[in-house]
Amino acid sequence: DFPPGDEAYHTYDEMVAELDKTVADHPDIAAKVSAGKSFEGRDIPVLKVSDNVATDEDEPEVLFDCNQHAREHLTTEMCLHVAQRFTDNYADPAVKDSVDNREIWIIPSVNPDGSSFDVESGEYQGWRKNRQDQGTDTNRNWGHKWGCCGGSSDDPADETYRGTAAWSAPETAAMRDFIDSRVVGGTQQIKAAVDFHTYSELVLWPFGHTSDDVTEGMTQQEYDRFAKVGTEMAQTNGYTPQQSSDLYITDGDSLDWMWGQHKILAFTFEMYPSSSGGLDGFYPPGDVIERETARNDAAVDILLREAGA
Ligand SMILES: CC(C)C[C@H](NS(N)(=O)=O)C(=O)O
Ligand SMILES: [Zn+2]
Repeated sequence: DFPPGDEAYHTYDEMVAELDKTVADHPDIAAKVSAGKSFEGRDIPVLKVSDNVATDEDEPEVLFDCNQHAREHLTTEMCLHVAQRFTDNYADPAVKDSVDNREIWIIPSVNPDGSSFDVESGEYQGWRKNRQDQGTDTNRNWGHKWGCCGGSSDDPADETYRGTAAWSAPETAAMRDFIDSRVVGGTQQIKAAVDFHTYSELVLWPFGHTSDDVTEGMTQQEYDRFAKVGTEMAQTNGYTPQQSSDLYITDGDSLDWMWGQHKILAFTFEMYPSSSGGLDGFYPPGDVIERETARNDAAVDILLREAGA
């Protein structure tokens, strides 16, 4: 469990229970499916929020995924906040409009094994990766230009270990299969996505594997749209907007595949804090959860709008 004082954070079981309660409370607009299983066999739950939730309607779809990195627990709270906002607040006309005209997918924990390991002793382990062998960094294990560009490590002991091959981590393979499954009639129904991380307060867009703006798979027009939407979202949450590679080069990361493979308008948000140095930044006190998750409400609404553009 989370250390004393941080009980506000959801353990894996509490997160699953929260999703089940949301479905029970809102059966017409919320449903739970599975993306697959983690290395240790935990289910990776997906919440779908939309009117006529049991029907696949021809509406733009948006994906919010969280907790790729184990210690980034604030992101699980971010995904649960999105789930709560678009179900409990369905009476709000703006919320209802989004739920009625979009299909929203929410994955509060991509890496349940790592997340559980990080807290189960009652002391934070500072763990980042999954729990496969010495751990794979799932955000270096996606299959677009995997290991291409010095943006990951081939050393299993490293924090950015890319795995033995693209998709070698069950968790990334589950994400791939889920997103691939949203190709209907040859068209990817997911139009936009945010992969939530902590920390540094950044809005990031592809690509990560190169510092070039324009490159194979990214025209100037496409880049300009990322920059425009990214900047607009950053103006609402006070984060800094930039290309992912401006932070550092990464390969095998989620954005490169979501855009490179499926042309999903995909962003990474690095949440609060802006900087605290070292491991403390990954463990903000529970009393910031409400403020720091609601801080992204307007950005989430912008992304939902853009999905229909
Ligand atoms: C998305 C990239 C550019 C940044 C991310 N930073 S994190 N969340 O691991 O500290 C990462 O290294 O995967
Ligand atoms: Zn991260």
